[in-house]
Amino acid sequence: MSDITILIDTINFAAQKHTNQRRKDKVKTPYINHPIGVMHILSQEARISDLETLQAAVLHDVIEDTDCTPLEIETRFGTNVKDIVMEVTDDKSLSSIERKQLQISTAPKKSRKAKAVKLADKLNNLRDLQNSTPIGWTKERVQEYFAWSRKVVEGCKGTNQILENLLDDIFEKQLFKFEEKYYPCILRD
Ligand SMILES: Nc1nc2c(ncn2[C@@H]2O[C@H](COP(=O)(O)OP(=O)(O)O)[C@@H](OP(=O)(O)OP(=O)(O)O)[C@H]2O)c(=O)[nH]1
Repeated sequence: MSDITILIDTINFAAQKHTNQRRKDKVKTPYINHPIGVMHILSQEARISDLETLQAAVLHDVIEDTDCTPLEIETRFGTNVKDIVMEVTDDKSLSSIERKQLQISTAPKKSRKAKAVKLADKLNNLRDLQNSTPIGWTKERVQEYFAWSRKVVEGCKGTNQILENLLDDIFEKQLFKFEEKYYPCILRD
């Protein structure tokens, strides 16, 4: 099978798995837009053409958020793709705080391919946050998400300069917006 045939099969698999899921935004965007968006960032912006990385990107939430098992991914797409997906999969049996702390502490130990997927994942989620606030999220929660993402991204650095620059720009702009709102006197002086 050619790379393009394999990638289309992987996208189709992810779309079937996420078929009933929606994002948390007001218009309830189909969830698959996110994994496809992550793969698109890696391909079009980070200029990554490695097949396993692109497959792992589009599959990165299937274990965490659907009935898909690691064995299913391994059988269908091989051990390497399964291993990358597992590296970027949170353990949903843990509390949200524990999962967030683990994302920060484990980021530097991840493989280069998993770090690339993580960077693109955070970039896609932060862009979504800039465009629309998920239902029920306060301004403080949005700010906390930016601060937490920045720590995860720090641990993934040294992987892809294009993605890291794009993320740094977002963090700088967000920090400026925050300071402008809460400390306008600092910016005036
Ligand atoms: N910005 C944004 N995020 C949304 C939206 N819908 C769903 N999400 C997901 O919500 C997660 C962030 O929400 P939190 O409350 O902080 O995390 P939690 O649900 O896992 O506890 C992100 O997952 P993550 O763990 O950070 O990454 P991942 O699961 O994609 O790997 C993101 O993928 C949306 O409309 N906008």
